[in-house]
Amino acid sequence: MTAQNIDGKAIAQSIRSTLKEKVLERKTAGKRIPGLAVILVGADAASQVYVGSKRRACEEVGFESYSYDLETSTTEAELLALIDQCNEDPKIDGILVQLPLPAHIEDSKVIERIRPDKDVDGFHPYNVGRLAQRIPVLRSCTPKGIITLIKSTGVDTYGLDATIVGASNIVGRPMTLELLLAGCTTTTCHRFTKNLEQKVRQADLLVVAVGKPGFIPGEWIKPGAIVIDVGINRLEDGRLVGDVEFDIAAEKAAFITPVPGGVGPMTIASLLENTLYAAEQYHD
Ligand SMILES: Nc1nc(=O)c2c([nH]1)NC[C@@H]1CN(c3ccc(C(=O)N[C@@H](CCC(=O)O)C(=O)O)cc3)C=[N+]21
Repeated sequence: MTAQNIDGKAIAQSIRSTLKEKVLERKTAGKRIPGLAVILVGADAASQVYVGSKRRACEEVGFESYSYDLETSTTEAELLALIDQCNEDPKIDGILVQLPLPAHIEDSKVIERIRPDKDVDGFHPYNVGRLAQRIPVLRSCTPKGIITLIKSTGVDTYGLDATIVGASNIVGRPMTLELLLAGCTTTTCHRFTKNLEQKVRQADLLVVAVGKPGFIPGEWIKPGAIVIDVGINRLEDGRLVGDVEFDIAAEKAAFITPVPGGVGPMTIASLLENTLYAAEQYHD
């Protein structure tokens, strides 16, 4: 068996086209253009690249993007003051603070300062709590994008055994909540997990978000599984690879996401979807 690639790049592109039309419809109806504030603190090279992609995607669909580039030395109080300002600005529907933040700023303090109705990353405890209680509103972007990718395969998720490797606040945990909502029986693995191999081998649906190149041997993939690789690792030769040993995994799986061109572009597409959702549900 050889897996079908799940083309995140193409699916993300089609989401952006749909959003672009919706923005035009809003204009025709005399409605406001959705606005996204993108806040970057410091000069981390990878963050600058990601933030650049987000701002470009915003412009492509016709949203207004508001850029704030702050010095690494910005104090937590200054950042919180900017968030307060964005919270009150009626032109801004969504606020994204790029993570990771410099060490002297506490992530949770910043995330909790963003008004839940503008939390387009879906990281605020209110939004995570709503997802946990099966009444999701703004959903975390990467897990939301992954659900879109899984839906695109046409496979029914109800009753699948899903294994999630990685338990971070931004991917693994909300991914587990999304898959529970999608009717899967979920196993969430992390650094203290015993017998990871067995938990991966049993997975009809595997999501890996660890950040280590080739962390999951292809040999472990259950024949016919759906494999979602969230890892983006740059090797010394400049190549980008995921957390799953792709070539061997692709021989066993039914569906697999490539890196690049899989989950990454979907994260940005979901962010844009969330921004329109915030405008329509909360701010129109
Ligand atoms: N508040 C916040 N929200 C985020 O959503 C957030 C964040 N902070 N911090 C960093 C991570 C990372 N992230 C990615 C987005 C797009 C690609 C993406 O489009 N990747 C392409 C290209 C990869 C490349 O060339 O580097 C691909 O996988 O095909 C990857 C990673 C969003 N993040």
